[in-house]
Amino acid sequence: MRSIKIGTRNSPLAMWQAREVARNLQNLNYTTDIVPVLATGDKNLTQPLYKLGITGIFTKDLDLALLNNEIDIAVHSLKDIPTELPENIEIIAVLERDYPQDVLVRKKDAQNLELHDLKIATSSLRRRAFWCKEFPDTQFSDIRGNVQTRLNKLEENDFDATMFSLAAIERMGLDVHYEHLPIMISAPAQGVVAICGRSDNAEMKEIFSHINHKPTQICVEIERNFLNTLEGGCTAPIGAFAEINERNEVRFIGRLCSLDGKNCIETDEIFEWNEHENFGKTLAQKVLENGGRELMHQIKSEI
Ligand SMILES: NCc1[nH]cc(CCC(=O)O)c1CC(=O)O
Repeated sequence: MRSIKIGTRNSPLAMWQAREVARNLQNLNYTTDIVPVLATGDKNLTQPLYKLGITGIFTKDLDLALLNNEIDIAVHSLKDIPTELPENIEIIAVLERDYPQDVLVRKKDAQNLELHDLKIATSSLRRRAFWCKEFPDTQFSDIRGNVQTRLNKLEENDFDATMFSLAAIERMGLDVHYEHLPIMISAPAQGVVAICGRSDNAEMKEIFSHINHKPTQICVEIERNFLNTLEGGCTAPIGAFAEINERNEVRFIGRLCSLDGKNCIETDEIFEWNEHENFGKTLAQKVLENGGRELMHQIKSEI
């Protein structure tokens, strides 16, 4: 067979993810070509993403390349993929999740400050709101760019610390000191690499059915259905994390917060999974009925 063309953004983390998918394919004796594509999301670094008002800003250039048959598959961080996909594009596999958590990284001269005194740089609504829930008087500033850029900006600017996905730090092999943050709940599908293909490409679907990590897929489907049901197309501070425990049950933790973190609705449940039920949707509906609907209206009017 000819070589499989792997489309990816060209950031260091995206390239790592593409090489990881290539390695999986090579283990099955396929040859691969990595095709880097400059994504719109990497071009405008002056505004936070939610202000650009577009979902899928990281994915749409690769969607186009995929639909134009320039690439056979597109590799993404699943947390960057909108819950509603374009026609004829679907997620055909996910790799095993390794590090789902958010961590805190401080600049050198802020090592001894208390958490509530830190000036935090983040452009994530979720990280900001969840941090505010614990430390309401915190000063925030925006920060954009890939992990390396954000680390540089941290040393150069007047803020003390920022938050990263631990997956990004581990994958880049960055030698930075970080702190775990039990106050955070990760973004839906954080730490998961996803492979998108064309729905009408049966050959890629067959190949990737051997690469897909089923337990990860089960968890991220619940998280993404939870997100999709809550948001209905708008962005909001939402955390969602599912994992399969030693008794083969799913434990799900979800949270919806007002932008200032003052109003939060949380759910924490353990259940037996089956493929017929849309658990993410049911869990989100409970949140909506418990005050989530009003909270979503409030968030929409504030953004
Ligand atoms: N927000 C951008 C983004 N999208 C995916 C990752 C890292 C990889 C992942 O968590 O899947 C990051 C960086 C971060 O959140 O710090």
